[in-house]
Amino acid sequence: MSRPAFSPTIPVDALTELEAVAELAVLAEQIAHHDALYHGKDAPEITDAEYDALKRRNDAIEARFPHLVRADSPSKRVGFEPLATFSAVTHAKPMLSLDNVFSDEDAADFVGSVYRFLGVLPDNSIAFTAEPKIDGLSMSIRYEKGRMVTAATRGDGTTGENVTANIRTIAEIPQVLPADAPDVVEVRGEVYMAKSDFLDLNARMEAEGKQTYVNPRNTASGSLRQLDPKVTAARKLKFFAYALGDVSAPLADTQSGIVQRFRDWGFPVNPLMTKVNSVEELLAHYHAIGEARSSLDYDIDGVVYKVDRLDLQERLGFRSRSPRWATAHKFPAEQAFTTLTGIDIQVGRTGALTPVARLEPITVGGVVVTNATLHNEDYIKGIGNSGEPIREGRDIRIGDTVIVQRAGDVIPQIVDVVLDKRPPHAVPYAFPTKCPVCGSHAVRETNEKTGKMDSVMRCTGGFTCAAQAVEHLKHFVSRNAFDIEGLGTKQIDFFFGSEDPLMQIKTAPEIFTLQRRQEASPLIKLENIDGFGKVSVKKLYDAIEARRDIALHRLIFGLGIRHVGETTAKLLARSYGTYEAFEAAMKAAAEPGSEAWADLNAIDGIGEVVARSIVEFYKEPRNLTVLKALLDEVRPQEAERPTTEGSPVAGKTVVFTGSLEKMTRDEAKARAEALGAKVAGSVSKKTDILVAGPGAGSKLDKARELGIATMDEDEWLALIGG
Ligand SMILES: NC(=O)c1ccc[n+]([C@@H]2O[C@H](COP(=O)([O-])OP(=O)(O)OC[C@H]3O[C@@H](n4cnc5c(N)ncnc54)[C@H](O)[C@@H]3O)[C@@H](O)[C@H]2O)c1
Ligand SMILES: [Zn+2]
Repeated sequence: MSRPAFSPTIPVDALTELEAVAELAVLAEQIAHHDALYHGKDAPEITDAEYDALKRRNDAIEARFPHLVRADSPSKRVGFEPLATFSAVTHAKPMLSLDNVFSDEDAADFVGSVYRFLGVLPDNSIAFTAEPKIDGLSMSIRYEKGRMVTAATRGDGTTGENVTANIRTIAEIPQVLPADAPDVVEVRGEVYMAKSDFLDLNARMEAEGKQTYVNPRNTASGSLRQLDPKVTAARKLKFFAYALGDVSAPLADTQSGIVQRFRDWGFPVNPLMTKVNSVEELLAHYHAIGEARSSLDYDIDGVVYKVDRLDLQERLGFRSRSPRWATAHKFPAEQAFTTLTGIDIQVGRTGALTPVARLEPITVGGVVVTNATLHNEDYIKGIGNSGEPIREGRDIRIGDTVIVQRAGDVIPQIVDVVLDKRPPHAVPYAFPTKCPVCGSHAVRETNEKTGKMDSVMRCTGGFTCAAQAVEHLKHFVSRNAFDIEGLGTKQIDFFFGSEDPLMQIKTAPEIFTLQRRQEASPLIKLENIDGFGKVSVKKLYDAIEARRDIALHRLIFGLGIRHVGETTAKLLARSYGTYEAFEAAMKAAAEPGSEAWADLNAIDGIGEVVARSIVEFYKEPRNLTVLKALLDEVRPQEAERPTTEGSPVAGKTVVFTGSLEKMTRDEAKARAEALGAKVAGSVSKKTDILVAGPGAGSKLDKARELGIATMDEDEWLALIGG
């Protein structure tokens, strides 16, 4: 099973900061993993709804804990880096993603946020376009002097893949533009495969005894990213134009005007695009498109709303990965009834016992679902984490008929139990009190912050628990830790399970002694084992060798210290610089009241529970033994010092006061933050700049008193470059 076992056990509102840090780390890793599969290989492992739910969970946690947003947060990234198979194209203007909403209420909020941001009363004066969200892949087609010169995929938003030869095979995309086209124009839109063409293709594949394709979107993407344009040509791809990239002269004042120009030039544009003014109209159109959905010959997964006027779009600007002037209103997830045939318990790296529902296979919205997360003991019992019954009388029993949903939360969820259909012999589920892997007893700890019992039952076996040890290794080699290519989940399971001392890997340092041990092995060598072979063994050794020099934060993260996610690891690396300094400090910090303990706690972003967890880790002799062996093998690098960007206000704390005339307060704040400044609400000694508009009062007085630089709006704009 390649799907990572992960379930948010706690509602976002109830998360502690530590849990949030840990979960954000897991989410970043998982989302990156799914991005690579989806965008890089056109072969996702999970459904889009599941993927969206992961992203939503990430966004919700980040919204609650803005200071925990990771540098590598999925909320800041678009897509995936382009494949090296194609030459790279740097987009003249970035190709971004879209923000998502999932309910009518949130769609209305989106409209409200536009008005608020612009400082306009919500009087229906702002027009929006509403158009189907085509489930294909986005494409930027550049024309110079009326001729198609390049066509590129979105890639990571900055750089895409050059697929010009393939795009030229799509008959409905013009090769030349009429004389009224500007010298440079990039027409952007979605390449897709019609449902009917997809079905035909699959019928042909089946007739030829070949493997059929999974869905039109992935097939379209795979068909386009072919080295041989003839293959693309045979697939009958189609296109809808809906956005403008780089352009040398304005085409129109509005989104709808731009699309009209595209239509005039002969591009296919979506007939269901419309212009609306009120939330009511917008939602009516959303529901109308939803009803038409199944009768359309192309897959759509929602409706995109865009502010129509380009001047307003410009004022609204962008977040790191999406425009503020648009959002995608996704269609809801689907539900289905099925039977719960069993409950498995998985044991994670930190010993957490996670129950997984085994289901009678059921198709939910086109995807077969066989298991679902059950979160934790309380969830199965039908009581909330905080102790209040949230589904009183709705405990989940083996044999129950349950309602499975593929969105709304992470991974397939059991959203309810059909009590009428409960078999008479069904008994309440008894959650194990022993680890199913090592037999150690399992406990629910008391949360130190809240004094409440933790929702997670944990195996107390620690090092002796094989499940924890193997998960530890998997963490150690994972993407954000040692990132050893060719040493994934499957291989770790193999090496961990090996009986041969010259082959087995039970602890991290043994990864680095594998080759030496193998070279000394007179008997069975790795290369003779099924699934390895000479070439891949050599590759594996090279990959391991390449990680002997390791970034300090990767090493610290890789140790798998509880509560130390990637962000914390980076903080620690940056604060201590070298591994020696870090280890010495952690050992010294074990002394109550020591300076080292105070220093550790003083690091911005590290709280007491994290600090204690690290110190405890360094108190454990078994950890020190493993660490010593590891440091005989690897050389942690000195950590990089934080880079100061070219921005004149990076790292500065800015306060705005009084009224601003050129922009709203939200706009000012967003721009300052985009340039790396911190925006604070009140003046203190830490304030670097006070931007004071007319009517500024006490804040201005205070800033003068403290000798803080003050400037007016124009001076501020001049400083940040207009
Ligand atoms: N199943 C997985 O493992 C997996 C992994 C990664 C991404 N995904 C899926 O891929 C998509 C996520 O990534 P995303 O960043 O492309 O975001 P997105 O699909 O939610 O939104 C942005 C994209 O929408 C497209 N789009 C379609 N019609 C449009 C229109 N009329 N106007 C503007 N844009 C339009 C554009 O290509 C644009 O890039 C989601 O649907 C997600 O579920 C799935
Ligand atoms: Zn155990």
